[in-house]
Amino acid sequence: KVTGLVDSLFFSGIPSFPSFDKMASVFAYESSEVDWCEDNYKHSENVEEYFNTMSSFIFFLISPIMLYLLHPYAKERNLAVHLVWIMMVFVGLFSMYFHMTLSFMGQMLDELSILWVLAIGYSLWFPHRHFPSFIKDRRSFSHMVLIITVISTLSSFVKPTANAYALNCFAIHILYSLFVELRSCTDERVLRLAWASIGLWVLAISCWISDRFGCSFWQKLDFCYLHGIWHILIVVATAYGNTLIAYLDASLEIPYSLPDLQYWPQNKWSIGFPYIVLKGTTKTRKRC
Ligand SMILES: CCCCCCCC/C=C\CCCCCCCC(=O)N[C@@H](CO)[C@H](O)/C=C/CCCCCCCCCCCCC
Ligand SMILES: [Ca+2]
Ligand SMILES: [Zn+2]
Repeated sequence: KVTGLVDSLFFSGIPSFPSFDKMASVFAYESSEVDWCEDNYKHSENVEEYFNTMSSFIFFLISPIMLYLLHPYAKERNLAVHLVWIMMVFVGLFSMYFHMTLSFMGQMLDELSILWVLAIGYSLWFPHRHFPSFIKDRRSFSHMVLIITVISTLSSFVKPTANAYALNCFAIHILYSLFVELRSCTDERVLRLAWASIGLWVLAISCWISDRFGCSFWQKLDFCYLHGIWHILIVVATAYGNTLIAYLDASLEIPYSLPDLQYWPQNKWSIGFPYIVLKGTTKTRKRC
């Protein structure tokens, strides 16, 4: 009764603000419009999609490995390179939270963290010669990317179900840019890494699409784990693609450091994670 009186005295006629309940509901389980193929609450009463949640753990395993392997290149070129794999830890964290709750907040954090990783990647590595004509240098380019990313962050709330498709379009653009860069490349090792990265991405995106659109088929086979497999493949594809992009950048921007591609833990058979070793300090330019 008292609340009713206070309400009618102070708030009558005032447009209502989102209530605490409404604000809290964005954290509620299943408040996202997105629900992946894996059965909800199958393995735990607190976790919506158990395998999708657990497979996001791969981000915590691969990020420190990549931070370690890219360190010599980052030290020589720009320590901001490390931001990519530091942010990937957050992508993993938000992905876990999203699949654990299927909440709207989880979905937005998952997607927006990917958007910001892409923004950092573009600021660092987008080839200088493809900058728009009104952009003078990388600093102004990074400012432009920052403005576009802030606008995209705000517009991502307009139609949240479209966000994931928009993000996947960036992968297409990265592949196209790589194709343009590698057209004149003849180095066997670089081309092999490019094909491995593209192959992993094709496998990853096939799993993502199949989970999204072919769920009834996979349910009949009782195999609803494709989104979890996508998590694993896309992190490995990103590790491969990132090393390839960083190697092309090093060959162009710090050629005197004689960058070379190697694999950890088994370099002889090119098995494991690719990384860059800097073999020298003489000012000689390599082909790609
Ligand atoms: C010239 C630019 C260079 C940029 C290089 C850096 C690229 C790293 C970019 C992104 C990291 C990808 C992280 C994927 C996280 C997946 C989390 C997830 O599964 N989210 C789903 C919901 O759970 C959501 O539906 C997925 C949305 C689609 C994400 C699309 C990401 C684009 C990936 C780009 C990968 C490039 C691989 C390049 C291979 C040559
Ligand atoms: Ca589900
Ligand atoms: Zn996911």
